[in-house]
Amino acid sequence: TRSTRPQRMLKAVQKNGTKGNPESVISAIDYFCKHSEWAMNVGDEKGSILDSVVTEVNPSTVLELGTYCGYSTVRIARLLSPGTKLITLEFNPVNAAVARQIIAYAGLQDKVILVEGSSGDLIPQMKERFGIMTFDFIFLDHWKDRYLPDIKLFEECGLLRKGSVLLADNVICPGTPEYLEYVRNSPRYESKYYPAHLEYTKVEDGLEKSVFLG
Ligand SMILES: O=C(NCCCCCn1ccnc1)c1cc(-c2ccc(F)cc2)cc(O)c1O
Ligand SMILES: [Mg+2]
Repeated sequence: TRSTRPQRMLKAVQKNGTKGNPESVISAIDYFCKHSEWAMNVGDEKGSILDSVVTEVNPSTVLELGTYCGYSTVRIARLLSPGTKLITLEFNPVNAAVARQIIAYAGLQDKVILVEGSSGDLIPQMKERFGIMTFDFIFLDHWKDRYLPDIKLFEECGLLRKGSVLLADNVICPGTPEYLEYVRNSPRYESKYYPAHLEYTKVEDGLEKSVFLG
């Protein structure tokens, strides 16, 4: 059957990237998306904001919801302190297989635990399966209608501590109105909006950073 866009993206990374060089993998994906086929990676503009938040938080425990091709996984993992691993959840097995290869091509496979399944099922298993107490940093980039139920799940499962940082992609486009309303009006979060654009376009989008206050 015809290849998928993520599979064509992987080919572009293998052709234009340098094995073991995360920066070259990021550049190869951005080039592919700008000159060949648009794809829903967080992209370079929002990716730079992601980089600055990860660097500021310098997290020891990290969760990403929505691996897709592993672009933001590579962006985050390349900034983590030695010995720190990030857990990333992907629902689509075909995309997960591509992401594993892109993460490995970047040389970051030892810093990433990719788990296939739905966030609703996996979040309650975090403590028992991965020995997580709480997450320092969470990047939300999966189904937009799952952001709100999943943040409530984090609270219910005791996976947040005073100072935990949640960074959400696409809060304008495609949009996550119920999530935004929740984090901006809840006394338990301090929220801040980072304006940007939908990856590789001029369409308005942005990231919402929410700090759990305990
Ligand atoms: O839907 C998105 N992501 C979730 C993909 C499925 C996640 C599966 N999964 C993983 C774990 N649990 C569930 C998304 C969409 C767009 C977009 C914007 C404009 C447009 F015209 C078309 C698309 C831009 C993004 O930046 C996105 O992130
Ligand atoms: Mg996104």
